[in-house]
Amino acid sequence: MEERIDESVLGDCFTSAIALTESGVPHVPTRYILPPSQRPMLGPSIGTDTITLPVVDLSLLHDPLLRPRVVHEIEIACKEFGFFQIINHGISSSVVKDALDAATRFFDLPVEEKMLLVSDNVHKPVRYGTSLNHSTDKVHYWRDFIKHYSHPLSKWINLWPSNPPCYKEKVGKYAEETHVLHKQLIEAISDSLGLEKSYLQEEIEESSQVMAVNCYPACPEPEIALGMPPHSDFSSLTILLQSSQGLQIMDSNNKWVCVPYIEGALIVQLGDQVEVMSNGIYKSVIHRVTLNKDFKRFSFASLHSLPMHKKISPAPQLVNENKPAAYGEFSFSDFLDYISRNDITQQRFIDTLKKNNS
Ligand SMILES: O=C(O)CCC(=O)C(=O)O
Ligand SMILES: [Fe+2]
Repeated sequence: MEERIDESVLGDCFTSAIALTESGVPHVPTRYILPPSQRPMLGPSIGTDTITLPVVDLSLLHDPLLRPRVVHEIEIACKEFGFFQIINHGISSSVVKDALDAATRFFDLPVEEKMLLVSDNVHKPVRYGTSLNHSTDKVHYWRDFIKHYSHPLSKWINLWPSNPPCYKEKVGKYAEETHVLHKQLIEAISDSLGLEKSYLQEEIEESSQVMAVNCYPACPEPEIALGMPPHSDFSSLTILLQSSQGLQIMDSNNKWVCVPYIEGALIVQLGDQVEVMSNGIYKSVIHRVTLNKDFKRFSFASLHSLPMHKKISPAPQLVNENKPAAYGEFSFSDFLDYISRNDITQQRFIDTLKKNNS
C-alpha cells in the first residue's frame, strides 16, 4: 500500500490542492483529514429523498400580477432554508459558459504563475489561496481559489489576472450581470420582509462585491476531506454558480442536504448581513462543499455586501418591544478585521454579534 505523503515536504502556508491532484497522490496528506465527526456523508440520496429545495422562476418578478406570489415563495424559502435556486434569472448561458471557460484556463496555468498572486492577507483586493488558513486545528481544505473585488468593476479590474487574456472580459461580464441580479434580489427580499422596495437602495448602488472563483480538483479520498468547511457567508447575499453537484446546506433540523445541480440555475444564499437586517427573521444558511474522486468542480461565489464601512443593523421597522434588536451592528470592514485575527472556520461570524436577548 502506498504511503500517505510526508507532511514535512509540504510548505506551511501554500499547498495547492490542484498541484497535489496533478502529482497523482494516491491519498490525501494528513493535514486534509477531518476528525470522524466532521466527515461528509456522500452519495446522491443524502437529504434529497425527504426534502425538496425551493426553485424560483425569477422572470415572474417582472410581472406585476405575479410578483406578490414570487415574493411569497422567496419569503418561504428564506424562512425555511435561507437558500433557494433561481431559474430564468436573465444571465445568459453563454455569459456563464465563457466565465467558466476563462476560470478553467486560469486554474490550468502553471502553479508558479498562480503563486505570484498568493496571499493570506484578507484585505488584499485580489488574491490566490488554498484552504481557509485561520483554522487552529490546522485542517486544510481541498480547494484553490482566486478572490477579487468586483464592484465597481472599473476600479478593480486592472488588478485581476491578465492570463488567460480573456479572463478580465469574460469573468468581468459575469460579475457585472450578477451585480444587477443582486439588486433585484435584495429588492424582492426587502419586499418579502415588509420593507419598502427601496430600503437599502442607496447602499446597494455603492455596495461591495467580492467574487470567489473556486476550483475543487478531483480528490483521492473524498469521504474524509472537504472542499470548504461549514460556514455562513458574511455577505448580504451570495449568488452562486456551480459547475456540478457538491454544495450541501444545513436544514432547520441540522441535517446536511445536497443541493442538486440544475442546468442553467443559480443559487441564492442569504448571508449574515440579511440575518442582521431582518433582525433574525431570516437566517444565513450554513453550507459546506463535498468532493469527488473523478473530476474538478468549479464554483463562482459572488458575495454582495453593503459598502465596506457601512454598518448594518436590524431594520428599525423590524424592531419593537416584543422583538428588540437581536444583533450588534457591523460592517464588511469589521468582518475582515475579525477574520484576520480569529479562527472562524468552525463557527459563524454572526454569532459574535448576537445580543443576549436573542
Ligand atoms: O463551491 C461552493 O459551492 C460554495 C463556495 C462557498 O461557499 C464560498 O466561496 O463561500
Ligand atoms: Fe460560502
